[in-house]
Amino acid sequence: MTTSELWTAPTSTGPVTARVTVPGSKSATNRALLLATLADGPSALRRPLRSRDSLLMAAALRSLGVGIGDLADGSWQVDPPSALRGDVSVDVGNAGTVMRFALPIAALADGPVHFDGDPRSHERPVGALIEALRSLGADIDDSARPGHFPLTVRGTGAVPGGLVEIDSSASSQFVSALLLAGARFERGVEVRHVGERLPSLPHIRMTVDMLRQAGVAVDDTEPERWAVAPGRIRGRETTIEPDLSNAAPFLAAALVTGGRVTVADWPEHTAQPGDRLREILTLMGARCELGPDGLTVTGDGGVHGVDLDLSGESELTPTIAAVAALADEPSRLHGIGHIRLHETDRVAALAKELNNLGGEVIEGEDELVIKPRPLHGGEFATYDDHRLATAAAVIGLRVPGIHVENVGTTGKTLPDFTGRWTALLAGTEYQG
Ligand SMILES: O=C(O)C1=C[C@@H](OP(=O)(O)O)[C@@H](O)[C@H](O)C1
Ligand SMILES: C=C(OP(=O)(O)O)C(=O)O
Repeated sequence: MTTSELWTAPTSTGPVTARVTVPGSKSATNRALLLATLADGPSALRRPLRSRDSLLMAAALRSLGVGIGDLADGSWQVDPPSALRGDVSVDVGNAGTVMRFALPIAALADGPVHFDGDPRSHERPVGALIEALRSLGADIDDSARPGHFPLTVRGTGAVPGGLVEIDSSASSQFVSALLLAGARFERGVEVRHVGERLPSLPHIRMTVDMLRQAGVAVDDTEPERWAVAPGRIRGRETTIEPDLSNAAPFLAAALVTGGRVTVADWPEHTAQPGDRLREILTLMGARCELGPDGLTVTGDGGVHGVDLDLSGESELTPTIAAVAALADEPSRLHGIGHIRLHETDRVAALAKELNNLGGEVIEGEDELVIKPRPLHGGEFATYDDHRLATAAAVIGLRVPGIHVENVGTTGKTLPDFTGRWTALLAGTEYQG
């Protein structure tokens, strides 16, 4: 399918009943690749995500001299070089994790690293991170468009590190980027967030958890302040959890069709923001049971409206907005202003696309108010945003004739989404 072709989202003819295995977490895969790059020995990543965002991260790290080999079982074997190589170019695509997490690593390379990506990467914020890295001793040339991509990090092989204040209200990824590389800075790093709001806190917790698992000492005893001690990062074997945010549309299918969907291998304890789906889908009328089989969500056909602060779990907004548009009462999703800076302006895009189908969605600076209305078919634009495409698929379950533009954009974090969705509707297990 070319990007201009439309995919007609299948409408369910009855309750969807299926068992689903979702691929690995983008956020965990890209963190694990990065930590393995900075480690003192080889690492193995079991069940890594292989999608556009993680392949971009792997390609970036390979160009810096990291050995990333494919093992027969789909694992990645990562062999860090003795020194990261400069004089290279990195394509960040539209991957926030690559845009942000790879910058401090590049400062540790022994020469210039040029960064560029999709047109959207020129708009997504990175200025506060550039300033923070400069104050920690990195040399960055962003003269082409100050505070934005494209840019060049002039790696010198070392970063002095120390204390830095940063306004991370545009993206939690700024803080995570500094913490992930901080142990390899000469003095480590102490990061203090000084802005008004700090979105996506679970993702910062994921960063801290993964650093600790790799043997790094992190002090997070004070709110909005993290200190990473300088020291070794251990090479290790990691099994990547399934991507719980990408499980959202599949679980939503159970709720909106009055069916039953199990997502396998749901972790008992996790920092992934998608774990909040258990609470959210329950509020919206589902029964959620976590057991040895995974997470099972059962719907009874009814869908309730919700009033939710999604600042921590804003990745879930497109799916929740789609479910809310099919509910029996209005919903308000707030704390989501920063998702205007994601793959696209998600607040504006969701309002526009749902309204095009006959919906009544009112857009505020930091919120969406969704008043369910009878929806009709039509074209659903996705703006190169994987989560817009999967949200459209959820609407399509109940509304015939939803024609999704560039559904292939789902490959950013979820390979073969349409194959998986077709298997879901057929009630069969996806065979790949
Ligand atoms: O650290 C991460 O892996 C992520 C952090 C969040 O970014 P923001 O803080 O920019 O929302 C999230 O939305 C993104 O999908 C992944
Ligand atoms: C915001 C997202 O991605 P990124 O890592 O590009 O910021 C997302 O996946 O919802």
